[in-house]
Amino acid sequence: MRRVVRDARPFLRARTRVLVRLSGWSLLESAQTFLSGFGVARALDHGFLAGRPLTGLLWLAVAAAAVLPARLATRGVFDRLADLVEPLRDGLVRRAVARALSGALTRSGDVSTRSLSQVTHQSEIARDGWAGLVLTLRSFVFTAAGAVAGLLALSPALLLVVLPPLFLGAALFLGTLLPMAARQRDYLTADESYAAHAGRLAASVRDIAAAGAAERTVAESRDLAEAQLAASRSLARWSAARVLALAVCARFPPLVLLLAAPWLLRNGLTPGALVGALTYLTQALAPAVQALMTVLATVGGRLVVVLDRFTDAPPPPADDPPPAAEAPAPLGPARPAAAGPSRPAHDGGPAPASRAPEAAGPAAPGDAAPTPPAARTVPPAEGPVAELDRVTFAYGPGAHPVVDRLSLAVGPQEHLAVVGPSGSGKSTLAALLAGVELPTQGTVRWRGGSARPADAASTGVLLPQHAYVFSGSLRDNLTYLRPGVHDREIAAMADAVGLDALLSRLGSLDAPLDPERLSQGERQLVALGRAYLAAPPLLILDEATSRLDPAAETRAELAFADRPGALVVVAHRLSSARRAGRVLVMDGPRTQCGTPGELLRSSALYRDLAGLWEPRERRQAEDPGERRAPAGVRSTPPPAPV
Ligand SMILES: Nc1ncnc2c1ncn2[C@@H]1O[C@H](COP(=O)(O)OP(=O)(O)OP(=O)(O)O)[C@@H](O)[C@H]1O
Repeated sequence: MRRVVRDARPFLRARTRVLVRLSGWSLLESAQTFLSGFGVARALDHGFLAGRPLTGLLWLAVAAAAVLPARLATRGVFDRLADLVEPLRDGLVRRAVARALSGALTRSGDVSTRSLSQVTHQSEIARDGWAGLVLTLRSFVFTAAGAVAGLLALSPALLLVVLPPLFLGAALFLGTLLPMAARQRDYLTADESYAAHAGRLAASVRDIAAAGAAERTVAESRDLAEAQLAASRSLARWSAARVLALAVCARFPPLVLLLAAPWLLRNGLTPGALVGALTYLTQALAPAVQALMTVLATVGGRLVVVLDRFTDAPPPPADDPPPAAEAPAPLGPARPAAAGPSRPAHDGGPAPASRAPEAAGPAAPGDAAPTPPAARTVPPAEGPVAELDRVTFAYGPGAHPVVDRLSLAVGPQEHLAVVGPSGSGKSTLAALLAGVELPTQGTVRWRGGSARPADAASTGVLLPQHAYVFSGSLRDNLTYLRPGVHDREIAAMADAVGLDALLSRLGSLDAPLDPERLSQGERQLVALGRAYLAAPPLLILDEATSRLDPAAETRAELAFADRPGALVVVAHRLSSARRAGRVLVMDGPRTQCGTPGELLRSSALYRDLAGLWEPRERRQAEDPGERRAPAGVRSTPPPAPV
């Protein structure tokens, strides 16, 4: 409160003229209040009760006419209000932005979630709260002044009766102020903690899925939600105490006045003055008190707490997720080996989790694997490793099918390339083959067995374009699907896939790996190495080599083609398609399958794609620095050879 008052003083001092004008307009409201009770008292005592109804009507007309200047006052007040309210919001936003910028500079680009909440939500709360408070407080002060002046004019004895319950209620109310502000602060803190937690969650979904930390995350979320609930309950209890104070303050004075009426009348109070006093209490003071207390109870506490958040020291870094490199990261990338059985998120990591049975139980931290698990030996397959039988797939009940009655069998050692224009359904097919998506119609079978999509998890690995790499060591990242794999095997894999350069740059398998410091190509190589070590019977690369240069891509693809198991590649280069034994050309529901040579003869679309890719690849071969264009563009005439 002290901090808020300290900062509020110069703000108000700079706006003295606005305050004076506001008070000037508000004075007119006092006059209306004064006349409302005084007019009624005079109308009764000097008019109706004295047998002079015309005088009575005249006094009532005077009381009613006072409404007009009061309405004028309201307009004047609103005109001035903006000069008091908008600068507050602007100042708060400026302060929050400055704090966020300095936080971003000092905390490695980290932008505080608190600052974001302050710029958007909290500054609006402060603005609305401040406007409501100014309006109500001003109205209360000037209404109360008018009413007290009226009561004094009618009879000073009235104040003796009316003021004690008024003060009692006010004291009760003031007693709730500090605890209420504390509860408000607790509530906002709980709210901010939950928002910060949700922000970290959104950024860590892949890590949480990959590390199997879902249960822990749910428990943390539940704790925070319960803390927020407890804070709001406590706030509600204090609000109830406020209601009591309000009742004492607003409802007791008229009651006490009625109880004291015989004594007052006996001591010279006129009936008109009694009715006038009741008019003040019920028509002016009670509504003003009620409005003030309601605003203070709802808006006032929140306003003080919100303003306090703008005036306190910059938020400690703990408020936000620490930079990834330093992070012990409660929600961050837990080390997979310590995380228990898990399935990586299919949107980024190898998906679905295709852990070999021998790789499914990750070693506990510090556990020494007695014998490193051997690479999966693909059983000699009798049938296709994956098979689509008249599969139709659409992304929604009314949507056009992306895959339409497609039948396709992938042999156990087959190398199949999938090509087609952008949007033709290559990634969708990859997801169907991996069991990530389920067909709308038709069946997908894995390893010639029954159609049980859940089994796909132990059958195929899907590697998407955006490689999943987490903070930890290179070893953590590579052995994630097969913990405990021997160093010799890792070295052989690095040599085959082309990861050796990164390995020697990092110095060791156990050197810390910061995903942010890897190029996109290096990230793809890490994901490829992980999939290679997992040795699944079916590996699907969905543009998983798109950020490698042609030579590196060739090296990686050849390594995968040489290993046991089937390989499906969503190809974006002719060279990649040429390497495959078979090519599937997708063009929406129309597909064509054959060897690269056959397709050059039979598929106009394949010829188009080949014509488009070939000159570019030639240019890339001459100038390896040239970046590749987006994969699979729509069929267009081949450009003239350079
Ligand atoms: N989650 C989704 N919801 C709705 N429609 C989708 C979704 N994913 C893909 N699509 C649509 O399905 C069609 C096929 O998309 P898909 O990603 O499989 O094509 P693609 O051949 O892999 O394209 P690209 O080469 O550009 O990656 C497109 O029209 C796409 O807009």
